Amino acid sequence: MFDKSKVDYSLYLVTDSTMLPPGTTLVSQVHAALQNGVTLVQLREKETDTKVFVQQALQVQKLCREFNVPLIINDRVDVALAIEADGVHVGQGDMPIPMVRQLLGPDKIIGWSVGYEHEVQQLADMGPQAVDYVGLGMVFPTNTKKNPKKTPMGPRGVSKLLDALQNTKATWCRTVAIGGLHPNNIPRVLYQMCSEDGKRSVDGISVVSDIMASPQAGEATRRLRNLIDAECYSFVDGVGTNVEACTSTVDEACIESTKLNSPLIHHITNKVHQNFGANVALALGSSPIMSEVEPEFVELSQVPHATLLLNTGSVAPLETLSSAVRAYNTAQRPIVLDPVGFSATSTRLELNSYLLAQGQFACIKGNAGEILSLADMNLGKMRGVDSGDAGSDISIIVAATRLVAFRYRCVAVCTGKIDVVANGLNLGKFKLSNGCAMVPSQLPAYKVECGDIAVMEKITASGCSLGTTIACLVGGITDQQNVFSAVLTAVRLYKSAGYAAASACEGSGSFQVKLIDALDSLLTKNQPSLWKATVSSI
Ligand SMILES: Nc1ncnc2c1ncn2[C@@H]1O[C@H](COP(=O)(O)OP(=O)(O)OP(=O)(O)O)[C@@H](O)[C@H]1O
Ligand SMILES: Cc1ncsc1CCO
Ligand SMILES: [Mg+2]
Repeated sequence: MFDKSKVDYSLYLVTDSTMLPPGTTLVSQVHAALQNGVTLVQLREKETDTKVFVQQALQVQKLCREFNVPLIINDRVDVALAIEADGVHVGQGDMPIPMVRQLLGPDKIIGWSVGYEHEVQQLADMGPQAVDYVGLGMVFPTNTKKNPKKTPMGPRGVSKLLDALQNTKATWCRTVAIGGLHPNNIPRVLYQMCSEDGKRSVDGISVVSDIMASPQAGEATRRLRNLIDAECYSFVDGVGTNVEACTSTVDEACIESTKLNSPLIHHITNKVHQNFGANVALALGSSPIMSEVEPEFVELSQVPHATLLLNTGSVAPLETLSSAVRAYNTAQRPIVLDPVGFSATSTRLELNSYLLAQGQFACIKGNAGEILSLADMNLGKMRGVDSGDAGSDISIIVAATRLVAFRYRCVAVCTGKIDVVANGLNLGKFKLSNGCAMVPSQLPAYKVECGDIAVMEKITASGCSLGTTIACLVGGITDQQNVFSAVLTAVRLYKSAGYAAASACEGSGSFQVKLIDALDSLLTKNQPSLWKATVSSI
């Protein structure tokens, strides 16, 4: 009998015989998985007759015992009792938990599929004797469910359920994330999923097809095992553990790297911004390319120092945006996201939320309205793409920026008279179970300011071009430099250029021209110690 408090949930295999590749069997696949690091097995065979199911269960049980791995039976409490399995997993539509517990007794493992906060509340109300672990999902769409009743929740949805578990004090309950998890998204979701008090992350991940449908189930399992054990998602240069924390706010080295490496800045941006953004990139020694041509995204992302500026201002087709995100994440090149008018309309809210679930962004930049919306802190609805929140209290803005940095594990930038920059990257590190060793309110954050430059609000796409500027600096750095430092340098450079341009212009028309001149000249001279905008830690 297992001590169920010591079960390792880190890599949980759920079976499905309908997807076995030729030459393999249920038992051979489970065997390969056990040999290569699966820590828990669930027999889930929806199509199989009871007689065969029991036979299979006994065979799999024999194997699991050899490897000292618990066996969980899906749905069929009777089968679990008959073969003395280690536990049962039930869904919301299956037998009620109190009955399952009564039948199985106190020592067996009971798992429950949970997709909503009110289900977490029910779990908490039933107390520690009821459910031992929950499957949280589904995270992404999957073809292992015939009629999925739930819509994919993305990593953010899982984080909300982890919050609910913390808020209801269901500390005994272990968690695994499930649904559409594959090597191409597992490091990312493990990095992104955490409760907002910083104390709880998932105890493991659950996979079906990645092992069951693989002709090389052993290798597939080992790959998954290695990704989980790495405890790090180095998704772009300047994030991995060989990077030093940002200590200086005057970073000549970042500027030098941009000049030297001349990054390709792939813009997918709104029509208002295209020409302006291209000229800003050129002024900053970088090469702009405006492309919404999906077939070339992979090729572009593989150019050394390629960087994507994704600005959702003119709402390009969703498939175009997500294939760009996929390409740059796969190539481990940075993406700067500008979620223009994040929640101004339900269309924009849906599109931006969908994109946020699809990938990892190095930096998310928005005006106060956008950042407050992303943090679920905006009191009114956004009106259009303008901030609409200029009067907001700076302490609220700072809290919101930190929250966005934390939730999306990125550098978050909130623009306005004072710009706020917060660092949620944490060197790409993640850990199972005990959270992420940071809390939103303590993330490193800085204010960048240079007095009131009112004319900056009088040209369109000035925020969008800050996005370009950030992309140029983040794109220029090497894997020894720091993404946060690059973003902070970009924000300071842009604000300082704004100040210089405002002093030299005759109105908002010439301001735009002078702004490009100033960016060019500040970059060329590279003397950040003389820049007018100040940076102060918050
Ligand atoms: N009053 C101000 N004083 C100084 N700088 C400002 C002021 N208002 C805006 N800025 C600067 O102007 C740029 C754009 O900021 P804003 O918050 O207006 O972005 P935005 O609404 O996203 O812009 P857009 O959507 O037009 O591109 C930022 O670099 C910000 O620092
Ligand atoms: C005016 C406008 N409309 C959509 S995007 C954009 C540029 C400023 O964000
Ligand atoms: Mg904007």
